[in-house]
Amino acid sequence: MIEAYGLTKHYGAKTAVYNLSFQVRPGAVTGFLGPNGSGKSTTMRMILGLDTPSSGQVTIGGHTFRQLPNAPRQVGALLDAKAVHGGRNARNHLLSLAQLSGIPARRVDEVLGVVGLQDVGRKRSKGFSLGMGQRLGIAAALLGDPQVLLFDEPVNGLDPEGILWVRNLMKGLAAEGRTVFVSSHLMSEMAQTADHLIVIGRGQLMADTSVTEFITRNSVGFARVRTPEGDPAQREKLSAALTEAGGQVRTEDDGALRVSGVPLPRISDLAHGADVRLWELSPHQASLEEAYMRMTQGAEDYRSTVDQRSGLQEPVMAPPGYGAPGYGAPGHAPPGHGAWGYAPPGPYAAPPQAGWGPPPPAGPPAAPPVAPPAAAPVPPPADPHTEDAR
Ligand SMILES: Nc1ncnc2c1ncn2[C@@H]1O[C@H](COP(=O)(O)OP(=O)(O)OP(=O)(O)O)[C@@H](O)[C@H]1O
Repeated sequence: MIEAYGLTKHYGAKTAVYNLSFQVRPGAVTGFLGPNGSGKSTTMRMILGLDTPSSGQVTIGGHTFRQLPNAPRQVGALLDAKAVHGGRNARNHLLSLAQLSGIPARRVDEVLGVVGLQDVGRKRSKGFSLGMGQRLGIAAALLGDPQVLLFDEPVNGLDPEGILWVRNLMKGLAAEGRTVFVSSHLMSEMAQTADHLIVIGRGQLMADTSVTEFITRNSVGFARVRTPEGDPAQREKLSAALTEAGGQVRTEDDGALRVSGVPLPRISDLAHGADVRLWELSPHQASLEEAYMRMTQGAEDYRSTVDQRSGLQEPVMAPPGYGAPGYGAPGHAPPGHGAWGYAPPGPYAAPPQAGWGPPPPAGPPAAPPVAPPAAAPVPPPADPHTEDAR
């Protein structure tokens, strides 16, 4: 189990991670999602003791990484697949890592086989493709047969077959009871791989939820409505009626209207009332990718001046009985989340943390983050082989 409490990291005036608290449990793949620059790698580096938190704490099995006895046997990580001595062959690279950690040499051939590099083990990694480099990095992470695994963007550069392989590998590792924490900025990939999601934006927690819950809650419904082609006046008339009825209306590239906030029968009635003929009236679900982009909208550092997402503003239509009254109504934003654009309410969303909220921290925050609990006791010297980081 990985546990973070009030984790915060400043680089000078830049706050990369702010007051982050979460748990990553064994027996599941936990996806770590966030836009570019949201603090995923910084968080992973702090978990691995490569960066020191400015405040807060993160532990693995109750110990900070530096307190872990024989850490390479307990925790494996792929952070930067390019961090390999290119002049060495793959096997020698792994052998040197194994020797440093007291791992038997035969394990090197085992992991080369697991990642499918057994035939190129004696080739220099300098000539490896991006995908082969990723596989070598994954082999290094698996070397100590650890119970806790961290992967930073493991599918970068992999072809579809490689992506499928990584997906199955992660699931297999979790099925063996290991703790698997995988960062990505691809919601679609995580939806297929992860059981649980931790979503961050600008270093702060935005959601901590199971994937099932995320899908259920974010299955945003909308209608596609088409009026006769060649008669834009009909479309404009209907668009005005739908807007007046409280709907959000957007014209799609093919000329159809995308309508949210108005149920299908009401759209039909409004069209009838406005004397507009319909060529199409169909229910749709927005993709998870769209839901994720809505959630992280406003919480990203880099955005093209030609932003494709101006049309993703529609609110979620709350399923019957769900959410606060009025949620889904035009202009409604959950309390405390307005300046972030969209963030869904409900049990799947991260509970507000002390210091949560706008503006995103540009420097050390005024409010002190949640104090971490007392440091975990340093374990007594033990046989590292019997230690279990779970
Ligand atoms: N060593 C550093 N010095 C200064 N700023 C840093 C340093 N490392 C990270 N940052 C900044 O902290 C923020 C978070 O970076 P981080 O690499 O953790 O994000 P990320 O979510 O992993 O991004 P990506 O998806 O692009 O890899 C960024 O604004 C980044 O520029």
